[in-house]
Amino acid sequence: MSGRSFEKFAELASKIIAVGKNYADHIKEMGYAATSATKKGEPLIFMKPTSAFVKEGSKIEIPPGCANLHHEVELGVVIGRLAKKVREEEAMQYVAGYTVALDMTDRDLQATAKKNGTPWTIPKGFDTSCPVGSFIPKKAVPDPHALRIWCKVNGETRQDGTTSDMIFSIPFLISYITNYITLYPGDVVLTGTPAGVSGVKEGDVIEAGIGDLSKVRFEVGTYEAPAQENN
Ligand SMILES: O=C([O-])CC(=O)C(=O)O
Ligand SMILES: [Mg+2]
Repeated sequence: MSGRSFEKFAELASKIIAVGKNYADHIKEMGYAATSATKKGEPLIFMKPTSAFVKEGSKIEIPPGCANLHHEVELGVVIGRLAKKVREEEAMQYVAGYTVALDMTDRDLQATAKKNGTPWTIPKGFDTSCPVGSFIPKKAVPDPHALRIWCKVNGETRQDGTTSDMIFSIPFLISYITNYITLYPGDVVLTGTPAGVSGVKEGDVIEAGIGDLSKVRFEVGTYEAPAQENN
């Protein structure tokens, strides 16, 4: 590894590659057809722009006109080395560490996009749609496929799953993605959400975590324009 500080991954020009439909219970709750995803076919991949990152201390903004903003807690994998056409057996060498992430989703806009066959760029990629926690070094996580992953809203548990339920493993996903898209140090791969996604509104507090390793807390709010400077 290059000695670069991955603590700052969310401030670098890091891209966010997200995996969808990676947990059977979430596939069921969404009423997704049992597609190839459940049969170990091709994973569903989409992207969020860098502007989606938001760190603790800032609010998750409800996107304009959104009446159905959902939380999806996910294990984020932080890439440590340039990764292009990586073999599954070697994929873990490209991982620097992990983070708790939320794949915030405008569920109504996403439903419209699904119906019309249009991309999920806005429903999944609006500003603050990717809240992240601090960087967890790889050595602190002996087995990333044996982590409890949970999310509470206003203290009430909504999601409580385990990364052992992922349909596609982290090495498979890194190999699959890098066959098409080169990953750079600081890029983050969101690995999909377990069941229990639900709506949040202004003033709600979302807490989420990975086992005992990391916990984040975000408040849901609306965009406040910065005070105008006098000229
Ligand atoms: O919006 C969805 O249901 C797809 C997705 O991101 C996930 O499964 O994590
Ligand atoms: Mg997701």
